[in-house]
Amino acid sequence: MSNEVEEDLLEYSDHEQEFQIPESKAATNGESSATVTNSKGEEKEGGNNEEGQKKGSYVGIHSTGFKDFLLKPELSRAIVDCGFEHPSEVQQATIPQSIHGTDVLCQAKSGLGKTAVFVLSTLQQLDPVPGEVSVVVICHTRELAYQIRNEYLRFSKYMPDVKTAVFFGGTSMREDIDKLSDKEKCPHIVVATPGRLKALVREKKIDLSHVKNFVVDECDKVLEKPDMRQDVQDIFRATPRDKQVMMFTATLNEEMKPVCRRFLQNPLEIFVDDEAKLTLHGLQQYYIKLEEREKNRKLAQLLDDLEFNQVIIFVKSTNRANELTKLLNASNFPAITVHSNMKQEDRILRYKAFKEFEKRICVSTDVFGRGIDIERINLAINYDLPNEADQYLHRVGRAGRFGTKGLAISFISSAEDEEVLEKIQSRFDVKIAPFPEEGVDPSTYLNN
Ligand SMILES: Nc1ncnc2c1ncn2[C@@H]1O[C@H](COP(=O)(O)OP(=O)(O)OP(=O)(O)O)[C@@H](O)[C@H]1O
Repeated sequence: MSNEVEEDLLEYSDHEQEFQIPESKAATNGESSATVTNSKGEEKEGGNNEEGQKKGSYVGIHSTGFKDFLLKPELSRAIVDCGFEHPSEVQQATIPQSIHGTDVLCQAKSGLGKTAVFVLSTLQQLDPVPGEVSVVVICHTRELAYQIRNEYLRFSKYMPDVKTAVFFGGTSMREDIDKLSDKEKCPHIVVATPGRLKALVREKKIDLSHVKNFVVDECDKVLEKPDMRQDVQDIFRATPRDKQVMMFTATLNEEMKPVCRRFLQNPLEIFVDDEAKLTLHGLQQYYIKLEEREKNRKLAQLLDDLEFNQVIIFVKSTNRANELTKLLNASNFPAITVHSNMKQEDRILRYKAFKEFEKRICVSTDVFGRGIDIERINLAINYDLPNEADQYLHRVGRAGRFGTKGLAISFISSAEDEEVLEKIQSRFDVKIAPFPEEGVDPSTYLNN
């Protein structure tokens, strides 16, 4: 794990029968074939749909539609407004059971709509009672919490009685407490990072005794480190025994599965049965071998040559993020940076500025390495390669969301980088080729 992630985590103090979604069907939409099990051992219809080139253009002859989920009319209207036409495979495989309160442990590859699974499922089940928190969603970074809360706002737009709130460190706890103690303002849905929520529980400022749904997004990351896991356990203990628990991630190794299962009862489990299938097929991946001192010049050249909508450039420390951003701005590449070593208001403002396309270049640490969904990013550059293969997968998954095309380029400048590159290629069965001297045809990585 990089120092940067470490830093962000510290900020929080700072049975089943299996069946395969048929390969032939899964392969047509660029999604992975997944193993789906449920507690009753029932076979489920896997669902299939075909991927078009554009986001939201899932169409399949036999595909399930959102209408088949029989959602509340106000939710169905919001889905149409969001431009969702067809549920992705993970949504088809999960929503029919998750809306009925089944526990879920779900691994599915990046950018294919895991968020909507729990947002829709919890909103479908929600019967808002004034002054009662009903849904708790936990994730590992503040920007992701903010983003998830916005997804709740989008999907609850025709549910005027539903109140949502986001709580995370670096902001005034007083404001959170005021909100929670006022029956008129008290949220039914709370999205939070573990440190702040744990503090609110410890101080008895939040009553979680009415919680009916408990969600952990990026569950492997949230439960990986003992201190954050402890926070989650403490929060969990403040909720009733009888509730739905759902967990989501793109990467879930064998060690983390039992850790997650400790929170779950007879869950529907959806796993990508082979890590090779986590590869994003719309994403072209290359590496460039170079000396450390050559990175800036090469980066400038790429930014000049490539046609991108938005680019995210990953570095390994906050200092490097600041320095690189300064350098880019001085070289006429207007860029912003987001990392954990800045004021919280700035973090969210910059996240918003980038999301709203005010800037096209963002330099970040692993704070943006997971979960962050910015539609126009079609280029991800690892200026510094992460030191873990999983993290590579999450980072490059920021480009090529929901089956769109994208390009990922990684700088390799040390023997350690070469080892990580090797691991990524063998684990995820992806061929990362040397970046061609003649460059890459933009039509192969630009979406229409
Ligand atoms: N059925 C759908 N139709 C069209 N767009 C969708 C649909 N489902 C989700 N999306 C969009 O796809 C994008 C990616 O979704 P989301 O962020 O939930 O992915 P994810 O699986 O959580 O990815 P990650 O593992 O990287 O966090 C979002 O912009 C979301 O609005």
